[in-house]
Amino acid sequence: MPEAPVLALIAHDGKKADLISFAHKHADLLRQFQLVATGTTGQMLIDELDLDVVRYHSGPLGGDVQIASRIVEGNVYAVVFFIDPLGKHPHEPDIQTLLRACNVHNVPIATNESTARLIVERRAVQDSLPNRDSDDAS
Ligand SMILES: O=C(CO)COP(=O)(O)O
Repeated sequence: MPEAPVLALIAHDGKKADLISFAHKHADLLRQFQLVATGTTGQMLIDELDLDVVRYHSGPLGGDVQIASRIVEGNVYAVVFFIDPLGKHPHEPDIQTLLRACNVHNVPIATNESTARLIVERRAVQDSLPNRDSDDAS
């Protein structure tokens, strides 16, 4: 069986409640991914939803850069990053690094709930489609 795709989940403090609410709504879909997250976000997803999450450092301590590095390595399916547009962030350069890594490597990044929903639902649709390889072989 192929490995589940990697989905990164990140939220600033002012948006964590929104991310947890999103995760509650789509928990079954999220369980179909290998989830990675920045430290505090990941801990909340574990505590509140019992999701299996690989946690990196907290954002201000380099977690965004660690996830950017995974993107550069080429094994991230998509990123859900609920950015707080009203907050000031001491690690703004790290945030820009993560956004830039997604844009350089053409990795989907959702910064709001509507787009995040499209990303996780698209994966479910893909999974329900017939396998094209096996069609070709018949
Ligand atoms: O700061 C963040 C993203 O820039 C998120 O980090 P935490 O999940 O550790 O709060």
